[in-house]
Amino acid sequence: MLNRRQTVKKLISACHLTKNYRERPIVDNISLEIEEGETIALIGSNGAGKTTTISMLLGILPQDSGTIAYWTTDYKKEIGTQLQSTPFFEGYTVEDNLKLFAAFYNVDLTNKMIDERLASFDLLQAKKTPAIKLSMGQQKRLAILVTTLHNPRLVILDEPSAGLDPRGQKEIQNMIKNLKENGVAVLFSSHDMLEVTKVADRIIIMNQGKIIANGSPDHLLEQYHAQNLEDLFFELTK
Ligand SMILES: Nc1ncnc2c1ncn2[C@@H]1O[C@H](COP(=O)(O)OP(=O)(O)OP(=O)(O)O)[C@@H](O)[C@H]1O
Repeated sequence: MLNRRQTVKKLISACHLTKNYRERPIVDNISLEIEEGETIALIGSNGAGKTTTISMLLGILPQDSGTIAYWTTDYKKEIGTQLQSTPFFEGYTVEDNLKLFAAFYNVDLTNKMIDERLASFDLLQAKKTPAIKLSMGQQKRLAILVTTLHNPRLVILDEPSAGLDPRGQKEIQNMIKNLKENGVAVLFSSHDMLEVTKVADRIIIMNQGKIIANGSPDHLLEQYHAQNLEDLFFELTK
């Protein structure tokens, strides 16, 4: 996907981001970078500030202070995103949704391309099914499929595998790996340490609005002399 585009190294550079609700710091002076092609897991307990951070990076929520620099001016259209719930329109089939998002992204999709895309996300058999009738796993896959139709350079996913059974989780992990193989950078939030270990090149741990660790799994385990990520997470967030 990248060969069509100009090569850049840094996609997002966020500096000293802060968000307060009623004077309570929800995101507290965090800085992070997203580089081309890397898969980053954003982890933290409930309420740590992950969704708020993601929302600011996506430009959905304005930060109270700090700056975010993007590799492109049209980042809202260029970043693929799947938030915790993707609204599919009542009565629209899977195929309709693909066409709708393709129109939004200004992407031409032939019928053959639609079938190929659906098949690669294991959704071809559900082509004529209303999207809101799909299983949760299928809906998550469709949500990621529609957000990658325009071959984005960066995809941001908020808890993509939450609530899925082991097979559904594995399918999401494979999708993330597949994006990586195609040179797409991915930032995803997760509560599942095994998932994080399997797919992330880099882990950012948030706690009470702050980034308390940031590095590759191996580097973090070595730095903190931890046996595994779960132990490390509990140790750092206790
Ligand atoms: N609009 C809002 N007004 C007030 N407080 C808010 C608002 N949005 C979020 N918060 C609070 O900010 C904190 C961080 O929320 P956020 O959703 O970013 O956490 P999270 O790490 O994504 O949690 P989870 O893992 O449960 O999704 C929580 O305490 C939440 O209640």
